[in-house]
Amino acid sequence: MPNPRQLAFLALRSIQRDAFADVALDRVLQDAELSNQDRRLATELVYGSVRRQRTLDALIDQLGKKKAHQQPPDLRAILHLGLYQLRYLNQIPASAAVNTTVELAKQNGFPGLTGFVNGFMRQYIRLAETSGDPLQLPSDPVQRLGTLHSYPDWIVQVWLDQLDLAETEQLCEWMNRPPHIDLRINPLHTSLDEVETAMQAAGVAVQRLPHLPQALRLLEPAGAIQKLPGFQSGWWMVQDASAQLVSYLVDPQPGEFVIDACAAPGGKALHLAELMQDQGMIWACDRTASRLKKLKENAERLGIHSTEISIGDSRNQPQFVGKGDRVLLDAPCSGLGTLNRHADARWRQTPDRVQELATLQQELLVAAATWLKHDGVLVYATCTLHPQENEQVIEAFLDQHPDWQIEPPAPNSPAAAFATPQGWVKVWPHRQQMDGFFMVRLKLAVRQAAAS
Ligand SMILES: C[S@@+](CC[C@H](N)C(=O)[O-])C[C@H]1O[C@@H](n2cnc3c(N)ncnc32)[C@H](O)[C@@H]1O
Repeated sequence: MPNPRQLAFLALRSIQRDAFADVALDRVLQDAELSNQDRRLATELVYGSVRRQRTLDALIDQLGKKKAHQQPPDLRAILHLGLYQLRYLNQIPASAAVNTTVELAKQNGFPGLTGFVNGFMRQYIRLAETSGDPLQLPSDPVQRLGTLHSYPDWIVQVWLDQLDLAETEQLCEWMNRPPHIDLRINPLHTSLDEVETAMQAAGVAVQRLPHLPQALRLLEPAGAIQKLPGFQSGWWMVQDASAQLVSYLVDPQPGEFVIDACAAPGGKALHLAELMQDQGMIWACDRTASRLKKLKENAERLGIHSTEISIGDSRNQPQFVGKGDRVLLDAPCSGLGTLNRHADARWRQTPDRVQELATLQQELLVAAATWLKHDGVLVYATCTLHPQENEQVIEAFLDQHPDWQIEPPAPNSPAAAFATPQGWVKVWPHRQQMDGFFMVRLKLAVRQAAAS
C-alpha cells in the first residue's frame, strides 16, 4: 500500500518546481492504490501545506537555525508536511506526525538529519504546550494577517483597502476553509424538488440557498460527483451560487441572440441557455479550444442545443458587431474571490499580473460593447475581489464611453439582493457564504433615450 505522506511529499516536490498543485496531486494519485481515507489525507496534506506555506515558513524561520529559504528544498517540504499536521490536523496524534516526518526525512535523502527533524518537531510541540502558539507575529497589521493566515502582503492590503481589519481577517479565514459545492438545477429536464428528493433518498444532505431559484448546496463531501443522482441524466451541473447570479443579471429571453465573450468551460453560457428555454442562439466564444470542449460535453449532458462555439480572441471578432441582444463578458481575472478553490493561486498571482489582466479586461470590454444592438445589455463579471479588475475597469470604460451607464438589477432579479448603491453586484464570501464575485450590467443611455 503506498504511503500517503510520501505521495504528498512527491507532489510538493513537483509544485516547488512550478507544477500546478492540482496537476501534481492528480499525477501522484492517479496510479496509487489508496484507501479513500489515505487519498483524502494526501490531498489535505498537499493543498494544506501549499496554502499555509507562509505560516509554515515563518515557523521554520523562528524554530530552526537556518531560515526556510536556506533549507534544502526537499527538507523544507518535509518540514512543511510535519508542521502542517501538528498545527492544523487535530485528528493526527502529535507522536504520529513526528514519527512519520522523521521517516520521510530518512527515506528521502536526509538520514543524517533525522535527529534534527525529530528535535524540531518536538520543539514545536513543547512550545505549543507551554506558551500557546509557537508562531510569533509581526506587529504591522498587514504582515500579521499575512503571516498568521498565509497570504502575500499585497493581497491582504487589497482587501484591507476595502474592509476593516476584523472583516479582512474573516475573509482571510474564509479563503482557508475547504470550498463548498453548489449545483445548478437544469429546469429543462427537472425541478429543484425532484433533485432535492433524489439526493435525500441517496443519503446526500443538500440545502436550498436564499434568492437562488436553481441552487442546491451539498452539505458534506459527497464523493465522486458523477455518481450523484441525476448527473448522467443532465439534471444539474456544478456551479457556485455566486456564478449563478451572473446569468440572472444578463436576464436573457427566449429567441434572443446572446454572445458570451469568454465562455469556456461553459457554466454561464449553459445557464443562459436554460433561462432562454433553449430557444434562440448563444455564441460561446473563447480563445482556449480545450476548455470549449468541456462546454460541448456539458451541453450534450444537459441536453442543450442552442449554443454555438467560436474559437478565437474576442478582442477581434468583427462578425459579431451590432448583432447581440445581450453580451456577457465573464472576464479572465486574478481569481481573488475563489482562492479557497485553488491552493496555489495566492502565490501565483502578482500585482504585475493584475495590471496585465486589467489591460486585457478593458480591451475585451471595449470590443464586447461593439457587439450589441443599440438597446442591448452588456454584463461584465469577474470572480476577483480586486478593484483594479472590477470597479476601475468599469469606471474607465464609462469615462471613455459617456453614452453608457450602469443599470442596477431589476427588483425581481435574484441578483437584486446583492446589489450595492452604485448599481453593481459584489459578493463578499465571508458575508454571503459564496465565492467572491463582481458583476455589473451596462446599457447605452443616450441612444436609449433618443429611441424612446
Ligand atoms: C473566467 S473564465 C470564463 C468562465 C466561463 N464564463 C464559465 O462560466 O464557465 C475566462 C475565460 O476567458 C478566456 N479568455 C482569456 N482571454 C481571452 C480572449 N482574449 N478572448 C477570448 N477568451 C479569452 C479564457 O480562456 C477563459 O476560459
